[in-house]
Amino acid sequence: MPALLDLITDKAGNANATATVIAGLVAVYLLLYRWQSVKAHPNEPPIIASAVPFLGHLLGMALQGGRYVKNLGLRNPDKPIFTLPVPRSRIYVVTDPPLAAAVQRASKTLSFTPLVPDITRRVLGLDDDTVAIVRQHIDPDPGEPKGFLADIHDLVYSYFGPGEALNELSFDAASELAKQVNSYARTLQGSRDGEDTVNLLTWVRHFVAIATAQFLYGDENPLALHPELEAAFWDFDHGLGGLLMGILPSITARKAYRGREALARAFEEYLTQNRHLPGPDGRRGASPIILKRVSIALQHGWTLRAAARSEVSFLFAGIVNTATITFWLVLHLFASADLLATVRADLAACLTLDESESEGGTKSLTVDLTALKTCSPTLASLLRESLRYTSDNYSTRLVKSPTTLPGGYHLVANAVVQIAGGTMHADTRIWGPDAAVFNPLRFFSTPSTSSSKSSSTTTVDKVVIDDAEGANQSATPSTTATAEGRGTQAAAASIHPAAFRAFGGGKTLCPGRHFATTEITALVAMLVARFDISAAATPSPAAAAAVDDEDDDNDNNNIDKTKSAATAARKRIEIPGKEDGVMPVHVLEPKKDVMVKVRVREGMEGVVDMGVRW
Ligand code: HEM
Repeated sequence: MPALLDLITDKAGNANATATVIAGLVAVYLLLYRWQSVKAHPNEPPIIASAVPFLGHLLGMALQGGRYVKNLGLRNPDKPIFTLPVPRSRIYVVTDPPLAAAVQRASKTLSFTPLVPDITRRVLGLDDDTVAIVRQHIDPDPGEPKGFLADIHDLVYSYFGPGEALNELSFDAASELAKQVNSYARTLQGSRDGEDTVNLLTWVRHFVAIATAQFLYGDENPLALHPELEAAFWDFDHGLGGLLMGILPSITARKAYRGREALARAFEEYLTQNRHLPGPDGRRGASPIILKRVSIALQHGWTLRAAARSEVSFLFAGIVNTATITFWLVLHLFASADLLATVRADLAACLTLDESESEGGTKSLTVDLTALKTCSPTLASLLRESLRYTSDNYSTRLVKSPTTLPGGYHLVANAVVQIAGGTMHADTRIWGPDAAVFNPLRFFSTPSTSSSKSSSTTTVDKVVIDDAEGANQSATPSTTATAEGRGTQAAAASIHPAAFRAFGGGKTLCPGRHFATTEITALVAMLVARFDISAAATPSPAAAAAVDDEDDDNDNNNIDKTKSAATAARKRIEIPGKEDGVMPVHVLEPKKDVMVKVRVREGMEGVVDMGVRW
């Protein structure tokens, strides 16, 4: 009997202990939950608490990538700025264009530069001595001595500003792209069946990566000497988020780490062997901007080995966005017969097919880069809409000292501010009810000097996007460029300038944006002029149905007959959704591979040479 009593008492004791522990845990949880909601200043932006106090938002970002904060912003439309509590700091997320502009203006106290040393240490693997140099005079006021970052900033922004240097670099870039595309077209034409099946993203990327390495770093650039580095480059790109996290990167972001190290070794070899200098044999060295970048690094005391690592980041800036956005443009064009017909008709004004020098039927094709700037308002709109639709990037700033934004929002020192591009680009209050839809003509406007007639009279296909956020959404009549269809044009014209975030803004506004625009439109012009691209695989039932619907819709109008030729194959290229579950270090990639067949376009068979002119 006593044994039984002991047992009961023990059990009761255990139950009490368990209850006490649970009650204690609940109390601690409630305490932490409330504590995360305590403002660091009475006028701090509203706090969004997380179910997992302090860590929840970081976990959300780690697991869901850019989509996490983007969706938080979209779910809290009443908060133009909000606070995410994180351990020992806070992240302020700005989703309102006028507030974003105010953040950009407050560059004295809200600055990206103090974050750079740590970011570059993680991403590029810079050593301690180099990082210490980067920290010197990091954010100088006018009149103060300039550190490495300030000198590089001045160089890059002045070099990429309108002028002779930019024109030369744009010419070199477009010429290199023309060489790459021309060489591919000739090989394709010489192949047995004249057709190639490719992954569209990989195909476009290859042109951009090889050409960029060539025009920036010359004939003996690392990618030319070590072709396997192209794969290493994309490994680095795809694991950048892991490198940024910086938790044992050689293990947790192994492929990216190895890719970066391979690139860094190759750049080191390139610099130590003076391959960046022109050779006596006529070898082209690096472009002037690269020579200047390296010399600024050495002047500030960097080793050549560290300078080599820094070039990995410039190659990255030159390739990744340009390649990925060109992919989206080519995809949308070849997925829509009308869009393609319109743009091809527009581009005719920028292309010269020269048959006069032909021997045995050979021709040369020249792209006029000056005319390209204005000849296709449809292509210009498509580029801008592709940027809006696929850029979920954040412009990031450190709060160097307490700052009050318009509206009285008080930001405490050492917190981080992020302008959420993804939220703004999806905000229906900014872009209208069709913000979630890809509307190729959203930014359509006809410049008074435009040579384009066709754009103003063309009807554009429905855009079928296989997207999780709205599977197979169709951008129906509002995407047409007919009278009914330029509906969003006026709206787009009145958008707050800080709402378009694809190139960032303020002091960190992308310096390469003008250059990239020329490069992208030139490459698109070359690809649509030289090739026909069609779906490689059987279309899904949804895509086939869309073609059928489109044919029904068009029974009663006078669509350009080139369209029926394109749809005759009854295969439509499907447009996958964008992969927004990653850290948006550049324009988002597609969720699925897009396999296509490439052929040289009828009438372009005899082209043996392709070049550009200003
Ligand atoms: C479609 C093409 C491009 C897009 C969408 C793009 C976008 C961006 C974005 C979003 C930023 C960060 C802005 C911020 O934090 O506020 C940036 C910065 C930068 N971009 Fe681009 N970019 C493109 C092409 C290029 C090209 C071709 C180059 C150079 C060859 C380039 C060079 C740079 C540099 C050097 C920075 C850093 C600026 C700084 O010092 O803060 N970009 N770009």
